[in-house]
Amino acid sequence: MPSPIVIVSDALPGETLAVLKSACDVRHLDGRDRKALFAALTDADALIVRSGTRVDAEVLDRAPRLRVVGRAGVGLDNVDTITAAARGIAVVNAPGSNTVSVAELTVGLIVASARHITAAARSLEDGQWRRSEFAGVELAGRTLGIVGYGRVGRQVARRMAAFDMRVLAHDPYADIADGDVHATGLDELLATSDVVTLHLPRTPGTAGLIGARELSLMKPTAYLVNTARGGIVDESALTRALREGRPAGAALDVFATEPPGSSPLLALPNVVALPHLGASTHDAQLRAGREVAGKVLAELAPLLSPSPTAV
Ligand SMILES: NC(=O)c1ccc[n+]([C@@H]2O[C@H](COP(=O)([O-])OP(=O)(O)OC[C@H]3O[C@@H](n4cnc5c(N)ncnc54)[C@H](O)[C@@H]3O)[C@@H](O)[C@H]2O)c1
Ligand SMILES: O=C(O)CC[C@@H](O)C(=O)O
Repeated sequence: MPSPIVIVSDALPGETLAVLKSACDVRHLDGRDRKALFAALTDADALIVRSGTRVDAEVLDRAPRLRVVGRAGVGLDNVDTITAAARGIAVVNAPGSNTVSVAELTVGLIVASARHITAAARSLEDGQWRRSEFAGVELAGRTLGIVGYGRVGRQVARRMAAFDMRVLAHDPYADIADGDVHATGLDELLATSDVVTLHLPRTPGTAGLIGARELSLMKPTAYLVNTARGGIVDESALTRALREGRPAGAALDVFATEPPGSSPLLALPNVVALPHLGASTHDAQLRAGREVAGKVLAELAPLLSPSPTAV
């Protein structure tokens, strides 16, 4: 029996690739190269992606044999799950694999915002010693507003409560009866928080959730942190709001289009911007790779030769 063909179109850990290669014909390419992706999919049985590959209906159209799309991570906003389901293609991901990594990066961005760490470091690298301009604020006693109280939101709450922040959360679908975390409406959370952090998926219902009106509710001294998804925040509205200094700053790990090219947000002095690093730890990548490889191999089981130990 020929080995099933697995297309890997984003970076995966060596350990994951070795597991896949032990049973499958693994082919690599860059999923941003649509032409190469289309060509490779004509005889593919599985496709494994991270966030860099858009798996839309056009991609699925080119893959007549595809049984499974594996997403080595959490968010499925880059996969057309409705078309996949209609065509009987399984979609598997690794929920929880990177929760701690994203929560820890979020803590870092909250602290970096409150203490102007990146702007101050940049200024010293430029040979300047501008201590008074970079006076920050303490987090203790201030209010954190968490929008989306799922896996990451809960881990951020725990960590920031240890900084003695008062924690509010807004999530229409989650039970927020959780220790000292107080459930609020979105408007109240935006108006009362000193730091607002987003931890919800990007869906048609959440795209543009934080727009000009919502930003105008925030305190002029507040910071917005987004390690969830670009597009949940209206970037044009955010650019205008940050230029006017309300909110005071933003820390962004994600963008509506990635890479964000010449987005004006990148040029603003009150923006800390990262290239979508939330899940980029060795620990999270290993967990995501293991989980997704296991799930993809399970979907391919009917095509796999029995292993010598199994017969
Ligand atoms: N930066 C990164 O590298 C990175 C890594 C992992 C996940 N993420 C993003 O973070 C998001 C959250 O991850 P998670 O593992 O916590 O997901 P999760 O599914 O555990 O939690 C998401 C929460 O958002 C809530 N939600 C949905 N719509 C909402 C709305 N309109 N308002 C408020 N809350 C709403 C859900 O009820 C759920 O509780 C993912 O969807 C993904 O897009 C980013
Ligand atoms: O592919 C990545 O590293 C990003 C993954 C992350 O955004 C996720 O949703 O799990």
